[in-house]
Amino acid sequence: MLTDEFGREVSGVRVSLTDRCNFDCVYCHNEGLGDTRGPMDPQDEEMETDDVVRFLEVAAEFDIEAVKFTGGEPMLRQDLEEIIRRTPDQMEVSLTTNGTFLPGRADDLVDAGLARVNVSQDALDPEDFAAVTKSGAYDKVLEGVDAALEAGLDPVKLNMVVFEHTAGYVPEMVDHVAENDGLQLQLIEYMPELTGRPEWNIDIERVHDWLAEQAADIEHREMHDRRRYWIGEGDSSTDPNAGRGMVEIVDPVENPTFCANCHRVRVTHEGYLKGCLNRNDDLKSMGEMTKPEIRETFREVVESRVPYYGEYMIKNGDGEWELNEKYLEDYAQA
Ligand SMILES: Nc1nc2c(ncn2[C@@H]2O[C@H](COP(=O)(O)OP(=O)(O)OP(=O)(O)O)[C@@H](O)[C@H]2O)c(=O)[nH]1
Ligand SMILES: C[S@@+](CC[C@H](N)C(=O)[O-])C[C@H]1O[C@@H](n2cnc3c(N)ncnc32)[C@H](O)[C@@H]1O
Ligand code: SF4
Ligand code: SF4
Repeated sequence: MLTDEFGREVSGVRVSLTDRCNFDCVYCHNEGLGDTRGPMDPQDEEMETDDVVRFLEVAAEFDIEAVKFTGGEPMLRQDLEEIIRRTPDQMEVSLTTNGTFLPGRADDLVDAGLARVNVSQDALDPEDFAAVTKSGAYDKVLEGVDAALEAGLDPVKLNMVVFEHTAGYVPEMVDHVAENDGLQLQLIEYMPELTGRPEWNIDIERVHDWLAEQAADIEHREMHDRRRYWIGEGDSSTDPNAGRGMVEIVDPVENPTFCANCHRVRVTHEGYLKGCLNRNDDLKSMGEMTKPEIRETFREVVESRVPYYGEYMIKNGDGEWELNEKYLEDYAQA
């Protein structure tokens, strides 16, 4: 396994398969790539099936244990099942999706080797949902979650971005996962860097405090040092998690040990390797590369990885994030 200069082993890859999407969420960072709006048909610049598989085969040589497929909306790719089927067996395959295309495809994805799915759901009311996603597909998303559960993808994690518009829905979402077996909740701190609306920020520490008051158990996950709160005492002697809800907080901005525990390299839909979600100055194209060339480029990207919050960006005297002078030159080159 490769390790970067900050001692972070790279154990996972996160592959964006497209930047197209059928939603237009008001907060969308599109994995660091900007706007998802535009044509919905497959685009020439997207990696082809073979390109994705070639990269994964190289990643496997570096003992990568897990791959996450994301986007844009990764289920707009009709070859997703094939990509998953051809992913090296050693990798756990997971998917992050808006859920609308899971009905009718969840079983095939599981047959192909999908192990886990996260479905974005920011609200429990169709109108609130539409206000955030600019989509009327609320019922389809619920159907998608059910389809995933029926296909055996239990637990399904619901992803909710916590920002000004949604902060008020957190308690009902927590109740929702506590009351429905098979669901977990992931509360994602809103990241304004890539969307440019800092005024939508909320203080994620208040959410931590509120959850800590009612949690029966609190765990720390190795990846990103994320905290997990178990809500409810559970009501079954056979399954300790029955009747309990798990809520995980993804808080890259405010958790000082989040980036220090980041173990993933990213790939954009155009086939660029990328060491950090928030940086675009370390992109390296895999273009038409052969496997040995991809191997070398992968090493270079790992070498240039820097924890973003706390190292690449540091807080100034006013408590605001600013670029660490050490890295100014990198930005100048971008
Ligand atoms: N800044 C930052 N944000 C991340 C990172 N990983 C996940 N996130 C945020 O969390 C969102 C949802 O992540 P998911 O795609 O569901 O994956 P995940 O929760 O990281 O992975 P699993 O818990 O293993 O399923 C991302 O789109 C980001 O907004 C990361 O490495 N850095
Ligand atoms: C970019 S989407 C791609 C996958 C899929 N389209 C979906 O929505 O699940 C991946 C995740 O990023 C989260 N996300 C998007 N913009 C964000 C932002 N500005 N801050 C934090 N999370 C964000 C979304 O909620 C979603 O869970
Ligand atoms: S569904 Fe995902 S990719 Fe599409 S706009 Fe929403 S967050 Fe972005
Ligand atoms: S270094 Fe931090 S911001 Fe960058 S991808 Fe890793 S956890 Fe995210």
